[in-house]
Amino acid sequence: MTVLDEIIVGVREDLQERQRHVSLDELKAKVAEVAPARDALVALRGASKESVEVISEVKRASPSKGALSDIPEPATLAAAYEAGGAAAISVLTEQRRFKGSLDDLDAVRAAVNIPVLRKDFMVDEYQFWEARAHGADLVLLIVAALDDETLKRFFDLTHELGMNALVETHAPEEIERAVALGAKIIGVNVRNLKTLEVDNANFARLAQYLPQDAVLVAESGVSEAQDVADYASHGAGAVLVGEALVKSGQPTEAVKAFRAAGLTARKEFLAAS
Ligand SMILES: O=C(O)c1ccccc1NCC(=O)[C@H](O)[C@H](O)COP(=O)(O)O
Repeated sequence: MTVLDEIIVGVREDLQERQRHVSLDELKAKVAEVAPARDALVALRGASKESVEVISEVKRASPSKGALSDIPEPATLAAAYEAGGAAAISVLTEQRRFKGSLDDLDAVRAAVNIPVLRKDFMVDEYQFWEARAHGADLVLLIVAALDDETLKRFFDLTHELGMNALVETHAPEEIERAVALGAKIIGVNVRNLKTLEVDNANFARLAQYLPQDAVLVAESGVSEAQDVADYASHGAGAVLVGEALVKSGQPTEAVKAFRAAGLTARKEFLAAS
């Protein structure tokens, strides 16, 4: 079993527990009452073509690194990210390995005005209703975890609920599947979720397969500003950053620095393409 498979086993067990407490009908009633989703596609495209947007993550722990940061007030952290110019906030809601929760999602949703990503391992339609009921604007679809029929069904449901999907890939054939789906926000996670190996050069290797009309998100592996510049020089229009931000101690300044770091490289990339 891969790490991803193991995580999903736990996700399904936790999901069954929540389903025992909150019915799908209850979630649907809640969805009817929440404010419409914010447009994450517009937010991630940024005010200018030349910007490199930052999706800033609330990440307490991870399977690869264990505990990262306590984050007693996810709302405060998210507000600090927004003050630094984050385009969106990613909230890990998986409990066992990442120590996240839907309470974190609620707290962040209430604290910021920018789009919020529910970052989880989406394997059941219930989770999409749950995401929207808790105010998410964007959800993660991991291509490696879903067959084509399920991927399409989840992608369509995401849009029916007014949300956008960050469609995550890690290999050429997964990018092909994301493109066939019509994904407008395509992530390349440089972390292999089956082995946990992180190799930032994966983004450059996969860049040739990525469509230029989508928002291209480089996920994971940013530890310093130069990493953002490197991703931008290969076409990334956005980066998703977790560990480096939660451990920075200065989240507002760190987001500002990462945003600034990509500008020149992005400009040069656009001029050359
Ligand atoms: O972070 C992990 O160890 C991990 C392991 C297995 C599945 C997913 C995992 N992380 C999810 C992410 O994609 C990252 O949280 C996100 O891209 C930010 O990564 P980083 O900036 O390297 O913390």
